[in-house]
Amino acid sequence: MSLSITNLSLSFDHECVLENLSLKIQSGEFLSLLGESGSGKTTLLKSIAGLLDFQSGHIQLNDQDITHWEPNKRPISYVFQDLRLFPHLTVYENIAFPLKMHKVNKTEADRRIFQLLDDVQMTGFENRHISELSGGQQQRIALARALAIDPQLLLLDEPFSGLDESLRKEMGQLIKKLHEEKELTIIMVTHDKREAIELSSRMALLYNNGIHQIGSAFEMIYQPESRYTSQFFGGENLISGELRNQVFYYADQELAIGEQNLPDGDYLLMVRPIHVSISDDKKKEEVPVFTAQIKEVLFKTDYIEIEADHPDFYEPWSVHTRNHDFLEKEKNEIILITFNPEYIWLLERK
Ligand SMILES: Nc1ncnc2c1ncn2[C@@H]1O[C@H](COP(=O)(O)OP(=O)(O)OP(=O)(O)O)[C@@H](O)[C@H]1O
Repeated sequence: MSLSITNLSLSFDHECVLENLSLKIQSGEFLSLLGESGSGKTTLLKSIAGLLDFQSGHIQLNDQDITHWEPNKRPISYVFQDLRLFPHLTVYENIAFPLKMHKVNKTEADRRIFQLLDDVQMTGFENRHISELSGGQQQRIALARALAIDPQLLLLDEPFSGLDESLRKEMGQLIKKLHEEKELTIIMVTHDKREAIELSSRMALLYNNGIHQIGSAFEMIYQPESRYTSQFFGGENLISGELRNQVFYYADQELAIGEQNLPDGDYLLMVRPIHVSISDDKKKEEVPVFTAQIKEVLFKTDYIEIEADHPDFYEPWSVHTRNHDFLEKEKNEIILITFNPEYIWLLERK
C-alpha cells in the first residue's frame, strides 16, 4: 500500500504546525519520522489516521482518496505512545476488540488472535489482565491489537518509549521481523536516531512546519542538505573555505571535490568524526593534516573523544580514538589530526 500526502496544512488555534507538507511512501516502506519536540510528528501521524481535522490537503492510499474517511474505515492501525489498552479486559479481549468492530466471526477471530500472540511471542498470556503485564509485554499486546485488522499501514508513535535499552532492542527486532514477514508499510515516530537508522528504510526530518529532508540513513548523515540536518544527526566537524572550479580552498590547503556539483562560493566542509583520526606524524600520504589544540578529553564507553580546535575550524572538532594513551593528554596540548578526503561533504555557509 502506497501513501501519498499532498499539501497538508494544519493549525491549532491559528498556530501553524504543518504547512503544505507533501510526502510519498511506497508499499512496504518503513519510514521514521524524526524532529525536535513540537515539530509536528504526532500531528502528522494523527492526520494520516484521520484523528485530526486539517485545513487543507489530501491523503491517498494507493490511488484512493481517504481524506474524508472516518478513522475506523481506514485500513490503518495506530499504536499510541501511551498504548491505550483496556486495563479491565484480558489480553484476548483487547486483541478481539478491533475484530469485533470489524465484525470478524469468532472462529476467524480466534485464529487471528492466537496467531498474533505467537507473532509477538506472547502465547499463553491470553487470559491475563493488562494490569498483570510488564511494560514490554503491554507493548507487545498493543502491537498485536494493532495488527489484528491486518492493516495496510501501521503508524507507531514512539512505540518503545519507557522501555529499558535491552527491551527497546528486542521490540525493535520484533517490529523489524513483522515488517519483513507481513510486508507492512510502517511510519514510526521516534526520538532515537539510532533506532531510526537501524530499523527504517528512510527517514524524514520535520522542521519549520514541514519535511526538511527525507532520505536514507546514509543520505541524512553523510549527505545532509543543510546545516540543520547535519547538526540534527550530530558529530559534524566543519571547516570554512571557498569552492572554485570544483576545488575547495581551506586553511592553507586545497582539495578536489568529486561527487558534489556545486556553484563556486563559500562553503563549509563537513567530515564525520569516524573519518577523522589522530596522526602520529605528518606522513606524506595524509594530505589534510592540522595542528590542533586539545580542548577536552572525554572517556566514552567504547572510545575516547577528543575535542580539538584550530583557528580555521568552525567549532572544535570531535576526534575519536581507541588509543587509551590519549586519556593522559592534557588540555591545550597539540595534536596532529587528519581526515579521509573521500568522505567529505560541502554545506552552504549561511
Ligand atoms: N490538540 C492540540 N491543541 C493545540 N495545540 C496542539 C495540539 N496538539 C499538538 N499541539 C501543538 O502542535 C505542535 C506539534 O505537536 P506534536 O505533538 O505533533 O509534536 P511532536 O513533534 O510529536 O512532539 P514530541 O516529540 O514532543 O512528541 C506543538 O507545538 C503542540 O503544542
